[in-house]
Amino acid sequence: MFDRAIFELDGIKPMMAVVVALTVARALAVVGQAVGLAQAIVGVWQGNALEEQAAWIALFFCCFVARQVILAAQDHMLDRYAYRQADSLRESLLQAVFEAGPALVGRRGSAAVVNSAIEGTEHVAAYIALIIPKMTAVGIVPLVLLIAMIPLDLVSAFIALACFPFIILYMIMIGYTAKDDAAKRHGEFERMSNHFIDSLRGIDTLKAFGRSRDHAGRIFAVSERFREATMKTLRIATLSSAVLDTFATLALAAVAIMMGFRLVEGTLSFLPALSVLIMVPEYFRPIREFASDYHASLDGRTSLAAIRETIDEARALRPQNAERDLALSSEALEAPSVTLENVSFDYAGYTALNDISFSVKSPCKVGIIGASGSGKTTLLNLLSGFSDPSSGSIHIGTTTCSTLRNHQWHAHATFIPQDPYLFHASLHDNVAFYQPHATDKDIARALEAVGLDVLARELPQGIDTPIGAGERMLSGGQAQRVALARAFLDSSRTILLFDEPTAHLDVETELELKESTLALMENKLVFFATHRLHWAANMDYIIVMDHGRITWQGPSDKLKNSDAWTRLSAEGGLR
Ligand SMILES: Nc1ncnc2c1ncn2[C@@H]1O[C@H](COP(=O)(O)OP(=O)(O)OP(=O)(O)O)[C@@H](O)[C@H]1O
Repeated sequence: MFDRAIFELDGIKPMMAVVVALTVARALAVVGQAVGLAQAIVGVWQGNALEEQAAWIALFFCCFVARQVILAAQDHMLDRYAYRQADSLRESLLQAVFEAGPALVGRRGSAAVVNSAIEGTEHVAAYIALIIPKMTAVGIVPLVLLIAMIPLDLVSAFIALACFPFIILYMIMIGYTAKDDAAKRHGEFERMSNHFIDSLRGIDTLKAFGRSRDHAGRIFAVSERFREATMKTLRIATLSSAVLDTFATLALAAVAIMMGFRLVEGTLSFLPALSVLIMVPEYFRPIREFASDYHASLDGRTSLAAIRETIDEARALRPQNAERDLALSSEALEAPSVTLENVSFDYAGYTALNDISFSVKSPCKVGIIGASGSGKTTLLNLLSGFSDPSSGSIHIGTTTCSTLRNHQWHAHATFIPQDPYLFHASLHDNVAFYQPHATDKDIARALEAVGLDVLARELPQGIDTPIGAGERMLSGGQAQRVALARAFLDSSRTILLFDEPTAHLDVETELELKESTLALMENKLVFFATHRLHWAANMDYIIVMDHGRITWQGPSDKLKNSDAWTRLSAEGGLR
């Protein structure tokens, strides 16, 4: 029922100490309130003047005000603490995700990661702000009230004490059931979010093939599962609150009946009886509040667990610091030589790269060609440092490493994917994204080099026109030119990695882009994955891949006389 993860938060110990002190003060205020009120009522009932009860009435009001002030101060302090913790959790999550790279996002689904970073951290903040005071109140308020009740009426104190373990036991049982249900509900929510994002991404395909109606049915089924899981959690929440309310009412009734008998018998006087009667509902109040808020806070609890799990998973995917910070000499990065020795890569049991070995030295344009599924992207992911080889070693100059997930390597490499991402920003900012200090002149030169200067002039606000999702959309070829312009702008990067940059483009656009792309490649170490064979003639070295293996490699001018070429031609080229 109590979440250990809460006790692992930064600065939780001093915070808990303050909350404990405030809760004790609040519980004492409740005692003062009960005693003040009981004394005043009994005094008036015994026929004394109301003015004579002024001190007790003042005690009651002072305790009442003190209780509200303490509560407000505690809520304010906890809100600030909770939001600070949520911010730092979001920061750790994003840092871990960015360090782990696309592999992690691929595993968990982009919607699930986005949900965790935005909504999940909000839930965690609400959870921290709610659960810490409620948990502390359950531990402290009943204890203080019990101690106050003992000298007033031992029988009532005993009844209250006897009920408490049953309530706690019941809460534990509910806690276990609710926790499993909440985890299931969270899983359904992640599935629904990923499904929804997938549907949005694939909306063109769904429409084109007339499948959007069927797919809407599938979205409905996924949403239904989420709705059912939510209803189940709500059912348990309502039921458990009702049972606890009944329990507390029965306990109060038991105390009142026992008091009634003793008042009639004259073995108990009115003042302690009334004081205790006022205290008993307050005795059960923390546990009832905890029970009713517990379910509301479960989203935060599961989000906290999910975020922690994502961070741990990201850290496990990340290479050791020693590898990330492994110093690569500037000479090795200015004109890098790259050697892969018996490198293999497995995707959860499926070997996508098998015993890959080659050696190339800058400047060199290396064409990686092969049919779809032959392992080109997987090899480029290793060379980009997005993922780590399962076995084998990599040599950069004289340095040997087991992965290229290395700060210096990333600072010298540019990756141009099939589908470059356009940020929701102006054309200017999109081009300058990795070089925010680039001058307007440099940007204009980069745009001209990739043939985007005409578009920049035609756009309504010129280079400052917002582009990307929800704004002026660019064609696939124009988006690819933006990616090339980014690379042109940062000429200090000596390693270029292209993953089929023209795969989605028609032949005319590809030929238009070819000139700019080749100009960008001059004097660099280039890895260019493609299944379009005409690029082979522009490369210096060719690696032919088939089913995760290198079936041929050598200078490009030897390709046409090789068995690989005969095979490729016999297959009618690459698909
Ligand atoms: N995340 C993954 N999990 C499991 N298998 C994968 C994963 N990604 C790729 N594969 C498999 O690994 C093999 C190599 O895939 P890869 O994407 O590297 O091929 P490719 O040559 O780049 O193909 P294409 O030209 O179609 O992009 C394929 O059989 C593919 O199904």
